[in-house]
Amino acid sequence: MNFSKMHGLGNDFMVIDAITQNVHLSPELIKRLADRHTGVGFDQLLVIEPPYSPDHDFHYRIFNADGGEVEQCGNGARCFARFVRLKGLTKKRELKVSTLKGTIILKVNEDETVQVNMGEPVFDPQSIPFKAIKEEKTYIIRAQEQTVFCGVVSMGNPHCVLQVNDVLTASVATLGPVLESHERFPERANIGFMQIVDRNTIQLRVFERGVGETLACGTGACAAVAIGITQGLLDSKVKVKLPGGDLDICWEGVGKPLFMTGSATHVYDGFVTL
Ligand SMILES: N[C@H](CCC[C@H](N)C(=O)O)C(=O)O
Repeated sequence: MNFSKMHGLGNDFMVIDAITQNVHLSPELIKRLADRHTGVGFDQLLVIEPPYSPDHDFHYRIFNADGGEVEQCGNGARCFARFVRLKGLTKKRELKVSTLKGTIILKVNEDETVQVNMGEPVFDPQSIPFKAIKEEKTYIIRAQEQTVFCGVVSMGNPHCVLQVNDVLTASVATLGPVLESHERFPERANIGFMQIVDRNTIQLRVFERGVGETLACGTGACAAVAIGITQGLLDSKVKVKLPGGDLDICWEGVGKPLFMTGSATHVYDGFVTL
């Protein structure tokens, strides 16, 4: 099976064209392929399919390294957009794409950066899902004998974002996994550690559901900005500085879509015998 290796700011993907190839991958096989020593190695696997409805250009599926299928992937969306053009599956620069949970609109700019309309952030606890009596700007979660103050939002996938004084000393490796599988997140969650630099700049590290800490998380950047704006800490245009690089996020507030713009890099093409 042919594939491409790509990354968005170091968040890396195995990308498979399931339009011209017959692709059937079990969770066990995905986990094997994700292994960085005995497999291809990736944070997520992206599978490109024909559209599920005539008013879309493609459908794209996202699988975490642990083999689980998920609803959305921001860095993956930008890599998807460049992949379908590089492989001649389309010549369009504007693409309407469905994923497991929703539709995103992508625009490939002249400089090959990609702008993604990620839709509207969802704060209703039930839709995230997150166990809470009512919607709050800030929640209190008891974890690891600690009291954690955080925001919770869905970008199609669930995110919990804590504010920290210094991302470099944040307890990503210890608090990340505890919150990722906390009982208040029935489908687990991605955990963001956000340092506010100013009203238009944050630093961010993300412990991703099903993967662990990644060099960048696109939906995590979107979630952190949406929560920061809701909590009155950020303006509508924010540069998110992740370990792997920067993303530009813009959100005008409730009722409006959130936009993410950033790079997507093709590394190599490969062939794997299953
Ligand atoms: N780990 C995420 C999926 C990938 C998100 C991330 N790689 C991105 O760029 O948005 C989840 O389980 O919801």
